[in-house]
Amino acid sequence: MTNCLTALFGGTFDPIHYGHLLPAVALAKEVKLSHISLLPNHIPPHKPQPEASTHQRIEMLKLAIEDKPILSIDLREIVQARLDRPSYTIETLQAWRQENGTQQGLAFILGQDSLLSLPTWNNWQTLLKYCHLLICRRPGYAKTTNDTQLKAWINQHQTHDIHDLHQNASGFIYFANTPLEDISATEIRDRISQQQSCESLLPPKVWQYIQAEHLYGA
Ligand SMILES: Nc1ncnc2c1ncn2[C@@H]1O[C@H](COP(=O)(O)OP(=O)(O)OP(=O)(O)O)[C@@H](O)[C@H]1O
Ligand SMILES: O=C(O)c1ccc[n+]([C@@H]2O[C@H](COP(=O)([O-])O)[C@@H](O)[C@H]2O)c1
Repeated sequence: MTNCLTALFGGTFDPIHYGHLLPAVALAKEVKLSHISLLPNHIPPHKPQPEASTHQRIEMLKLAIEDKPILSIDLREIVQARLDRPSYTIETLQAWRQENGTQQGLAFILGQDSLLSLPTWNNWQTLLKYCHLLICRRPGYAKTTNDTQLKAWINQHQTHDIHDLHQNASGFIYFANTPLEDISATEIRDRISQQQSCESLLPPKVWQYIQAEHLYGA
């Protein structure tokens, strides 16, 4: 039995936007999470290198969470980074367990698009040994998959009952009923490079920071 359930929300956050923040805050309420740590990666495993520097991505995270006490930032993938190597989630989870032991509840938050890409992740079928997976809805991405291996794995581990998440330290997949936010960092970077406003897509202080730093062609 775990006494509190905490979550890591991994991402490139180039930049952080309401598509991350609004589902995360709603998820914390729905699942009764005690805390969510945003986990910026160093080198994204499956993406080009971010346009903003690591320092700038972290500064934007700090500005974005200022008024959200349920959120904090976990810099372990940045601090423990080896310069030439991507941040693999399985290694991060193993490091977290070494630090916090096996009894404490831990969840890893993913958007629906990331869930569908899971079979390409390093050692993906072992992830549930270390955490639960909480899946946020994302416009344009179906809940179902044609990947038979992924489908079977989801069926085997899925729960609809949040008590399973609280009574076990790891091992379950939960599809949350989080709000649909049709926002992506790619769209934000594209819009800014075309001198279009993104004011409604991210927190005002992040928007001001992007302009002050002339990020993404602003
Ligand atoms: N609008 C959204 N709704 C739900 N989940 C999201 C949304 N945007 C991002 N996520 C999830 O947040 C995590 C981190 O995403 P990331 O930082 O790569 O943002 P992104 O908007 O997907 O970026 P990009 O457009 O550059 O691919 C991933 O698990 C992703 O699925
Ligand atoms: O471990 C992997 O192989 C792996 C592959 C792709 C993505 N991830 C992680 O998934 C999270 C979301 O990734 P991204 O690329 O959508 O920002 C982030 O924490 C990444 O480090 C992890």
